[in-house]
Amino acid sequence: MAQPTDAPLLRVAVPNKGALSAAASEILKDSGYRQRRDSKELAIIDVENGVEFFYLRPRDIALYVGSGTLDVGITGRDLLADSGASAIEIRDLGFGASRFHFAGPAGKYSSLDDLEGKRIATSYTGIVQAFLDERGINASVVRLDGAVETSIQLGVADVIADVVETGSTLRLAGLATFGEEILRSSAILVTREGAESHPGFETFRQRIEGVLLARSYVMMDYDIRSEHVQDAVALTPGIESPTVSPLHREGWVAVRAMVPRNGSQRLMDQLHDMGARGILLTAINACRL
Ligand SMILES: Nc1ncnc2c1ncn2[C@@H]1O[C@H](COP(=O)(O)OP(=O)(O)OP(=O)(O)O)[C@@H](O)[C@H]1O
Ligand SMILES: O=P(O)(O)OC[C@H]1O[C@H](OP(=O)(O)OP(=O)(O)O)[C@H](O)[C@@H]1O
Ligand SMILES: [Mg+2]
Repeated sequence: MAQPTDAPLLRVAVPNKGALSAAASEILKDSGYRQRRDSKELAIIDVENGVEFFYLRPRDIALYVGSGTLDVGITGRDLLADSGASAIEIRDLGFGASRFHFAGPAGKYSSLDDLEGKRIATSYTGIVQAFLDERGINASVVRLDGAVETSIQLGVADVIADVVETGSTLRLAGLATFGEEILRSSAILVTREGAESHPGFETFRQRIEGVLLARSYVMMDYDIRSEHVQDAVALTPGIESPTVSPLHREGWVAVRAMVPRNGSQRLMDQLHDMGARGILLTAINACRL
């Protein structure tokens, strides 16, 4: 639904830097929204699409959205949990995956029971304190802004609690995780109760949805003899139903269907074995189903 020009702008929060920033801007760009040209720009208006973008620290985004100052935002699930804000997760965005773990000098600690009485350094005090309270563990939390891995060596903490992606920062600092994973995070779309009533909300949500769907599918085209088409379309049923068109060559048809990106190469092998030829896979940039 196109935006009437006098409708209020949908106010969207986007990470201005850090691990989520580039991928967040990319998804918005693929969704047809104007993006800032200069990383110093803190807000831009996309008049044509009825959206105003605010570039903010990802840690603050859940607070802005939860308080109703902004309508929608992109942040991390761990940052939402840490903030205690009342923003609601509406969609996993499929990037920025990380795990949240306790860690200490390699080999020194083995279970979360070892946390009793320790000093824990973290930038995520909300998550850590809630975890300790829930388990009835007595430990003190030392809040640091970043580079928490160094705090043990510097003697301000015994253990840390931090985001782990590849694990190389921990390894380089001589640390290792212990106990079970506390949280699994990735980038998410957040909103607040009532934001759905904004006239631009549904269009925004559908555009993001369309890009994510397009990323998980590819378009497959192939030619096959008519007698094999039933078996072939059983492998490539598409979303509604595959398009089957006659070919100029007698007894052959062309088939076109969206197929999941995962496993699409194996599907090509199977179709080729079945007699399909001219099998093409093409990327889909965006879609609305
Ligand atoms: N390798 C990573 N390092 C840090 N955060 C990551 C990583 N991979 C994914 N993330 C996610 O990114 C979000 C943190 O973003 P960001 O790195 O911008 O925050 P920050 O560490 O507070 O900022 P900065 O490091 O720029 O000062 C969290 O949701 C976190 O789970
Ligand atoms: O498991 P890895 O792939 O090594 O990634 C995890 C590291 O990356 C982040 O630090 P960041 O670079 O954001 O610096 P910061 O600690 O100052 O936030 C995070 O705090 C870990 O230190
Ligand atoms: Mg960081």
